[in-house]
Amino acid sequence: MGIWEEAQEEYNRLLALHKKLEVMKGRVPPQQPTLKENVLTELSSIRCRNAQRPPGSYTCHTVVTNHYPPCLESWTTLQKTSISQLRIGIHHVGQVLIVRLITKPANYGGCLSVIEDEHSNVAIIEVHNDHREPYEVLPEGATCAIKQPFLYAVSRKKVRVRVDHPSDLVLIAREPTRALARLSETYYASCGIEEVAQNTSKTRQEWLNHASNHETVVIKDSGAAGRGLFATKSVNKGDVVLCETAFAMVLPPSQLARVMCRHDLVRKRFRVNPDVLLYVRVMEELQRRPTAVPDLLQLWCGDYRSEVKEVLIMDGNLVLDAFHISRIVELNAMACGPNRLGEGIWLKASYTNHSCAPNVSYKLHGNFLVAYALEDIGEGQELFVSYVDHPETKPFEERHRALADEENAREVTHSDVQRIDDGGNQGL
Ligand SMILES: C[S@@+](CC[C@H](N)C(=O)[O-])C[C@H]1O[C@@H](n2cnc3c(N)ncnc32)[C@H](O)[C@@H]1O
Repeated sequence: MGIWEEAQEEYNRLLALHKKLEVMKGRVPPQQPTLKENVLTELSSIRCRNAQRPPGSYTCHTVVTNHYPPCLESWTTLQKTSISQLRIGIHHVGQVLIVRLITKPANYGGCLSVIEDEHSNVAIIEVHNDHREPYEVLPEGATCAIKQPFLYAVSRKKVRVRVDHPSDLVLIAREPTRALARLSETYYASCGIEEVAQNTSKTRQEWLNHASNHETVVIKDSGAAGRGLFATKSVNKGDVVLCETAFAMVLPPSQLARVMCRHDLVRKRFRVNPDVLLYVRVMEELQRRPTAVPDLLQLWCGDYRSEVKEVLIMDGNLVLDAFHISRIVELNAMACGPNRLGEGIWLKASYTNHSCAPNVSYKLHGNFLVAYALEDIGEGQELFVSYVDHPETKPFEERHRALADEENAREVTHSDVQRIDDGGNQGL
């Protein structure tokens, strides 16, 4: 079975299960996991399943059951609750769960471990959208605060505490296990130096290090199409209008390492590599470079309304609305790389609107995007690119179908295409 079919099958299964479990919302979990052994057995079976996967070709399925905002308050101001007080399918807004991570974490779509509260209640925790190594996300022995905890039913009998926004999990105190391991690595030089050296020497030419240049363009209101890119000075046919390095990009080789599926049961769609990997890269890049957060958050996100609009650090964590970022990636990603099997995000170029009679065309050199003028463009004129390949050779119906297939052009309506067909792009 191919990746796509596997994802489709899993999506259908998850959607049916989600519908069946909806009746459990608000209820007390059917069987409180009071015995540590019960919970630990489930986690170890996940570890076993992980170990059985052929190396380099495993599939991670992440399921999104609802969209909700990250907590914007400090955990110290929230009301303490316990695992036994949680109800299924509810975000316990204004509350916090203080727990200890009592086992080594496992990775299965999300990052999993076992938590124990001060009353010795135990549960499995599932953290999504944090793509660091599991031991960094859920270090064994650490005490953590889980803001607005959400108890999620994975079956009629099993529930898990789920975290979707990484900033909703705050590590309060860590046990020095990793520090000790590092000391031992230093002492015995056991950290696999050869492997480290091998990995770092594989320099990839795709990652070009050039400065972006967008002096010739400005973002302005474009009427019904929202914002668009406009020329700040006249350019001649063939001139470079904009060049820009990708904010984030994934290329085909990284798809081989793991297959990631994201099943969004709210938007009723699933996504498979490379879209999901690009989303992961964007989250990582934002964590690494918080100053880039405002630029990314301003990109087109359709009808998603987020309460996080700027760089916000809470309890030492960068607050990112994971659902917002995933929507931005969906709507602004561009195909790139060999056979267009990769995906990337270019912050400025993302503002270019679609036209079937484009005046600009993009060329990609690795992660470096260059936009060329296809005709003479006057100062103040809007720049348009075609979201469809070779629009001039395709009949109207086919172009419209291709546009509808492209998530980022979903809101380019039938009438927009019609207007362009009727007389150039002046109507936009
Ligand atoms: C990548 S964004 C382009 C920038 C966007 N206009 C903005 O305000 O940020 C793609 C979205 O722009 C809008 N768009 C692009 N081309 C359009 C067109 N020709 N007619 C109407 N809307 C268009 C659609 O909403 C589409 O989903």
